[in-house]
Amino acid sequence: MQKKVDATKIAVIGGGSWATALVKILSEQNVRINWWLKNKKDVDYILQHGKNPNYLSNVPIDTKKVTPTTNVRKALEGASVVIFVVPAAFIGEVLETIPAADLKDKIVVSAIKGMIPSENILVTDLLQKTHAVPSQKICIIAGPCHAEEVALEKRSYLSIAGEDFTAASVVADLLQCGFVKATVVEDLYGVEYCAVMKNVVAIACGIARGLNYGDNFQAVLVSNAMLEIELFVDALSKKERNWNASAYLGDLLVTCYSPYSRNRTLGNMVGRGYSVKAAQVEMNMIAEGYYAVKCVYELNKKLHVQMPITKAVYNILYEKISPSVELRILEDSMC
Ligand SMILES: NC(=O)c1ccc[n+]([C@@H]2O[C@H](COP(=O)([O-])OP(=O)(O)OC[C@H]3O[C@@H](n4cnc5c(N)ncnc54)[C@H](O)[C@@H]3O)[C@@H](O)[C@H]2O)c1
Ligand SMILES: O=P(O)(O)OC[C@H](O)CO
Repeated sequence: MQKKVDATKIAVIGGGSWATALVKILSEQNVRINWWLKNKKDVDYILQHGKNPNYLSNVPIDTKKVTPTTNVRKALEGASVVIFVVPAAFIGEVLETIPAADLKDKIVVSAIKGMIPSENILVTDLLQKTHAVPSQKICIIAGPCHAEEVALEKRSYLSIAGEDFTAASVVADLLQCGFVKATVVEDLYGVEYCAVMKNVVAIACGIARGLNYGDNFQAVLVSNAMLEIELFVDALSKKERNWNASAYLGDLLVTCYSPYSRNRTLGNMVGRGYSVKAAQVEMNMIAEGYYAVKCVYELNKKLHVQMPITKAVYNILYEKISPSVELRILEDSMC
């Protein structure tokens, strides 16, 4: 029989919008939360004002339950569940400060929807590679959910994916509250890859919007994108999947249509003529799709899946090909 997990102390590692939203959701439970943030001045501000100064700064943080710290090892101490929620590009440097033993026996959760640049691997692959976290102890938090709506307590849904149903259920139970329903999906890699891919598609949607394409075009773009995602994910890990479920299609839709989407915003600025650099500088947030598209493009050199949307976004962001030229090519390839 499996040992029951005593999930009364949780570590949240990351200080952005999604970390802040997850701290808010977890605060609805009778648990203690150790919250790691990179900067001491942010920790001090939270302790003094009960708010994150930089992200979702209208969300009250209950410092009786939440202990902010810049000491990652301290944050992990005594926690049975650890949630990593820094952008994928920075998770490597955070993990370097954590000895593998500090993650032993914990349920290790990634709420990150991105890939590790230059290694072209998923965050959950990195956790296994560098910290030997057993795959049964790994879960991801996915599903269509924007931090900004969580902040407003708008009804939201999360999908907790993992190989081990018990571990994923522990995480789902922790995230269940009056405004969030969390359900378990037994498809770690499929959900994680889909969460990565939807960001690339959102950039494409933003570019199209920026170039003044309309709803008719976007509907076709998103439909074609779903097929592109299915082909790519199946090529990497074939499995029976309900692609219409919110963990897959839902996540794609929210990011492609929501004005809160970071990836869509980045694409929109590029479509309107910003350079990629200028758009990134102007946003205070990270669009994971920028890094992911390169990883997916590189990975696909071995898989040879037809991925016209990925190719167009890659060419625009990395090869500096004009967005209007690439979108015209896309127009012809889609139906
Ligand atoms: N925001 C959402 O609604 C949402 C929802 C689901 C998943 N996610 C995922 O959560 C992850 C975190 O995104 P977010 O939205 O919280 O981020 P964000 O864009 O709100 O904030 C960026 C974060 O990156 C950190 N950062 C910037 N430069 C850094 C550096 N050099 N080293 C370390 N950290 C650095 C900032 O401190 C901040 O914590 C992403 O993978 C994202 O896809 C976000
Ligand atoms: O929609 P984005 O680009 O802000 O990404 C955030 C989340 O992944 C939405 O589920």
